[in-house]
Amino acid sequence: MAQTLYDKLWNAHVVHQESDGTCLLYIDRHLVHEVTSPQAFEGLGLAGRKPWRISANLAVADHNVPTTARAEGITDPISRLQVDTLDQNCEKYGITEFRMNDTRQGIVHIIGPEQGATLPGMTVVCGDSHTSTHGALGTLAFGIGTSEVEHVLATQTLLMKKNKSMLIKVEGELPFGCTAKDLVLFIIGKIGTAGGTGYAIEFGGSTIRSLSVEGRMTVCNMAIEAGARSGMVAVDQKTIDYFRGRPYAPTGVLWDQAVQYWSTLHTDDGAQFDRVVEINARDVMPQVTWGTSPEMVLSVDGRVPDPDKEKDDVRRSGMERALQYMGLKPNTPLVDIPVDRIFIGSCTNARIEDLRAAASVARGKRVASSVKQAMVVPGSGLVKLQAEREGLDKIFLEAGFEWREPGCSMCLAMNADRLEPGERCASTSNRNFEGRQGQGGRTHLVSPAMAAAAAIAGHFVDVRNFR
Ligand SMILES: CC(C)[C@H](C(=O)O)[C@@H](O)C(=O)O
Ligand code: SF4
Repeated sequence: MAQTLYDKLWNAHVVHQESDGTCLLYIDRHLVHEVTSPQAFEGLGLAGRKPWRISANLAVADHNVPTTARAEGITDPISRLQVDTLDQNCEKYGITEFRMNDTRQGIVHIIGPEQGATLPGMTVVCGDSHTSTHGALGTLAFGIGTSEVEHVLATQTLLMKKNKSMLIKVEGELPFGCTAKDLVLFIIGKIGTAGGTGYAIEFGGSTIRSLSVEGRMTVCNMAIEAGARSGMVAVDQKTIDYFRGRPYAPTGVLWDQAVQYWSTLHTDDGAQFDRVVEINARDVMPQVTWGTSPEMVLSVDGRVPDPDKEKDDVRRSGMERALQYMGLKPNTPLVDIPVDRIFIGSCTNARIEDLRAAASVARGKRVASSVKQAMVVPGSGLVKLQAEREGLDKIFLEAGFEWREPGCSMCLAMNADRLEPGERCASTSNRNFEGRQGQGGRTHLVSPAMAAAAAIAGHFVDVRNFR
């Protein structure tokens, strides 16, 4: 029978199935960070257990690490305790960890693929909702909670029921100036943040195939913002080329065998999905969120919506609340909204091609004097090194951006990088909830090129006519 990619990945990992459909699923790769692992390790210790397969785990501290002055250590006591605890647990159990001052350190969802620790065909989990990112490489990847982290450590398996399947089929060429980020924001604007609830999403179609592997990661990263725990993309030659020579990737005969298997990781002709959504890439324009949910998004040429025009009571009050929090007036053109800070980073948009896109906009320009701070935070130490080899750091520094050490940084307020109440930020991250980047902070999600353009203009601007 014709199978979807999801069917193939799922079936290959079922250890046992109950009559009600509950499956025991084998987990190939467990990525670990400092926020969701301490209680799991503690539970493991209290039960007198050890990790079942130590080599399946790879750990890194990312949420709580400072992005400046690392030599001085971590000043904030809570952050320091989180990171120290991860270090101690990894040491205790012999789990490989890229520590804060290791060049391989970075955001967990950036370093997994970068190291080849995430490989096509794997089941990949992490106590982190953006684990969906790894699905871009032909894996079944999803975030888990702390008790599941403990379960995976102890047994290398999880109890799960299969989701329904959804195909988001994107056809056509993305218009000039539009990126994977604009595409995924556009998709979320269309299907809503609950559109994918209960589904595993496969992103397919010619547009997805034409994206780089990095772009596909940006799209799958935000599957969770569309309500789906996992997003995935079929393996193709780009995927295979991406992994050649990565530290954890197989070599020699094993590589050849792996490639043969990876080449089967796509949906068969005639396979059925529970739901299919079709998107025309030509409709996509550079996107800017205006509210406190990723689905509150518009094309940059739009205006802040007017709640008075909304007939649905629930939606209207949601809009009113969002506009109040965001400090925005209905009908304001998005391009008239000034920004205080710029954040280029996060597991959505801190890979090398994101930094290149931002640098190409910033080259030879200056950050507007009205902007308090514009920072670029590479997704990993290796992305940082690569960017420096290409001279991107100089472009940013000369333009007045800060060039930081890798980590989650201002994506969420768990470290020193955060917004002050009322500050407005153009951010390349994935969440714009109230308080996400700091209490009272106002987040507008955009692509890296759009963020760089906003930094220079001092307000949102259509990157397509930005010189
Ligand atoms: C801290 C962590 C559990 C959380 C997540 O699950 O995604 C964070 O990474 C986020 O982006 O909100
Ligand atoms: S960069 Fe942001 S979204 Fe990604 S793991 Fe860190 S906090 Fe979560």
